[in-house]
Amino acid sequence: MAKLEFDNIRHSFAAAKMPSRVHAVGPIGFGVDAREFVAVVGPSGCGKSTLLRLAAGLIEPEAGTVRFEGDRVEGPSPRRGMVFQQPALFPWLTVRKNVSFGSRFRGLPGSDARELTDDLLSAVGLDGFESFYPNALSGGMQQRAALARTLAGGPELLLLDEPFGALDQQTRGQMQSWLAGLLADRGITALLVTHDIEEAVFLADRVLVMSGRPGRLLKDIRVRLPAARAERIRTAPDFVSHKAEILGALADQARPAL
Ligand SMILES: Nc1ncnc2c1ncn2[C@@H]1O[C@H](COP(=O)(O)OP(=O)(O)OP(=O)(O)O)[C@@H](O)[C@H]1O
Repeated sequence: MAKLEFDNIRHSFAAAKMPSRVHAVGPIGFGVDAREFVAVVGPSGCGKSTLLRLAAGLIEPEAGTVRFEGDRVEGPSPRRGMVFQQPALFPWLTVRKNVSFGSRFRGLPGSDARELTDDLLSAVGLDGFESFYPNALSGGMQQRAALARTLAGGPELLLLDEPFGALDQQTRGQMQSWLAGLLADRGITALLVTHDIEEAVFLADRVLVMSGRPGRLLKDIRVRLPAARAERIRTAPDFVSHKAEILGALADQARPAL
């Protein structure tokens, strides 16, 4: 059984000043196995974020079923944590308080909650910055704080919506390496939406390529690279050929039919 399963999903939205609903995504179906890292790429507006919001339980599918560990997803849960492109931190709380806020659903006694917060701050490399407010942190540090806050909820699945999209290329590369290690250490399953093909290949075990809206699954590509990926893998021939395969699939579907 897949950890997360999209079973014949279709979703549309009511849109202002439009006579009919906007068919955003589907029908689409795929599974994400436990501990697997799956990346989703596709043209702008094809419904990638919609898939994440469905998995997070923020919206309900119009048709089909999203299942987490075999149970229908019926609302948000800290077991399915979401991270957005813009770090969603509370500006009026320190880094420590932001992160400990994430653990509030766990019902931990005070000392255990403090220990968990310390562990996470250290795991994301923010020890020494506990008493800083978000606006005194760099973009990469803010994103790490936001990840720590989501991890504090104890997620088994991380839903990542362009988490590094707002960062410069060098910081993004560092964050990718750091995230890959962190999730592997903690055995967390991940579903990532990204426009960055290289990021998808670097991080994922599988890359799903979607069609234009309404997004459907065009390709499900298994990344045949070692599980532990060092920076130098980005120039390896297999890495480059995976990038080319994904770019080719995206270009094919963008070409108008003659
Ligand atoms: N709340 C909403 N109300 C109305 N339409 C919506 C809503 N959310 C998304 N849509 C529409 O659904 C379609 C898919 O949106 P979605 O954000 O899932 O795409 P995406 O692939 O993540 O796009 P991008 O890559 O540009 O971020 C788009 O046409 C969008 O305008």
